[in-house]
Amino acid sequence: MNKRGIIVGLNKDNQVDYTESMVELENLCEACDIQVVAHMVQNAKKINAKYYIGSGKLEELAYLRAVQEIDIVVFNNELSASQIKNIEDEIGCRVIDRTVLILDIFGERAKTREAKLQVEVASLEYALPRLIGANENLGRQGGGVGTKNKGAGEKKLELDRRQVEEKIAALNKELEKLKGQRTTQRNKRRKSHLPTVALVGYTNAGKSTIMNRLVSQFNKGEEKLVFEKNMLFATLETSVRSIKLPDHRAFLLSDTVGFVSNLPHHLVKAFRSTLEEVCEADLLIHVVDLSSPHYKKQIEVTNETLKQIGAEHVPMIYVYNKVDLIDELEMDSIEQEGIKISAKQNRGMEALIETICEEIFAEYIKTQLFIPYKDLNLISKINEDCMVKGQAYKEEGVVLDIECMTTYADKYRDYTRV
Ligand SMILES: Nc1nc2c(ncn2[C@@H]2O[C@H](COP(=O)(O)OP(=O)(O)OP(=O)(O)O)[C@@H](O)[C@H]2O)c(=O)[nH]1
Ligand SMILES: [Mg+2]
Repeated sequence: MNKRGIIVGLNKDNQVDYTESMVELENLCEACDIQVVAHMVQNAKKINAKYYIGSGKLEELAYLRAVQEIDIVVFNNELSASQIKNIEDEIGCRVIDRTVLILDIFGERAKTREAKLQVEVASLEYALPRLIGANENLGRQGGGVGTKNKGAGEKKLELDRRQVEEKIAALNKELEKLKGQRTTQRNKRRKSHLPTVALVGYTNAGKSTIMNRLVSQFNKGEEKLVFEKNMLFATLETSVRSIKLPDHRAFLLSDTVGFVSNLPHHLVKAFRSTLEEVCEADLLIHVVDLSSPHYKKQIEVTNETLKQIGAEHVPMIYVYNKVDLIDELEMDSIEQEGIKISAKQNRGMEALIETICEEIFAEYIKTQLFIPYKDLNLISKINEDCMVKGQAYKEEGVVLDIECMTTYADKYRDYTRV
């Protein structure tokens, strides 16, 4: 059954895009089965240390809660443990913040062991400073005297805190192991010398849909589609598929977790290893939902998050998706340069593939090698380094038509056929 909720935000210093972040909070609530029945925003210059919002607003909130039969109140801003407790005491229902909501969604969606561990670490790290906050409260309640003799509550929470820290350390250790396996897989892929392309962008922009279109078109043999759905954070783990073009060139395409504004930094940190694929890609395809009224802000948030994970150096192309939802007049007014597509209607995908190829195969050259039979053992190495497009057996050796990076062409220069 859906819970009924109120969303509350404090717009400090009149941020112009604040309404939009409230709409997004509502979507996040929906993803957690919370039906939002009222919004409340306070414009303020200062944060109230005890209740986050001012006491007048708090009274209003308590009133709304009672008449609307609210189960939960969700704050758009991150709250401290004591603020949560103070507000709950005043209004008499559960209070959570945006971070908890996002952690909940990630927790529910995580499928692989690695994703589950990453979310757990992020949740525990979110909880840790809040335990200390609660500690102060309970310490006082438990009648703790001075600094030497701790109250019972305080002692217990200190123990809890240590347990949480130990748990985080253990989970991180397990994650390190999984990361090792991932690195091995990645090294194996790198050895294939295929360029790698990663889809990045705001959540729900259509990354997985694009991946599926390309996989269906170019990877018929071992078609493996990924999960695409109209919900926030449909994708939580990176999937890699190979895309084989009709002219035998090939590349690896990865689909990644989407971003959102104010993504909790613990979560970004926890997902850093999953996102390493992004940092090591040869090209990023930044997918933008052009039909969103907030697409410009979403581009900013994505670029900011890419910077946080250290991927700002990777070449990037912009792809504007969902043009089917935009009418022509509106389209004319959009000045954005870049490829415009509709993944859903399979429109513009050719242009996309062409641009990808121009970018990633720019340094590729076509050449012909002649390998005398005495050096035949070289062929397997050449197959690893280059794309062999054709071979012909002659009297004294094999002629290979190859395509490869200039560095590899140099490596086999002595065999180049002139
Ligand atoms: N109208 C329209 N809808 C689209 C288009 N491309 C994708 N969608 C829809 O947008 C929703 C989200 O698509 P996904 O591919 O799951 O988005 P994503 O970027 O992978 O999202 P996350 O995994 O949550 O980051 C789905 O309901 C898609 O059907 C498009 O070109 N036009
Ligand atoms: Mg996805």
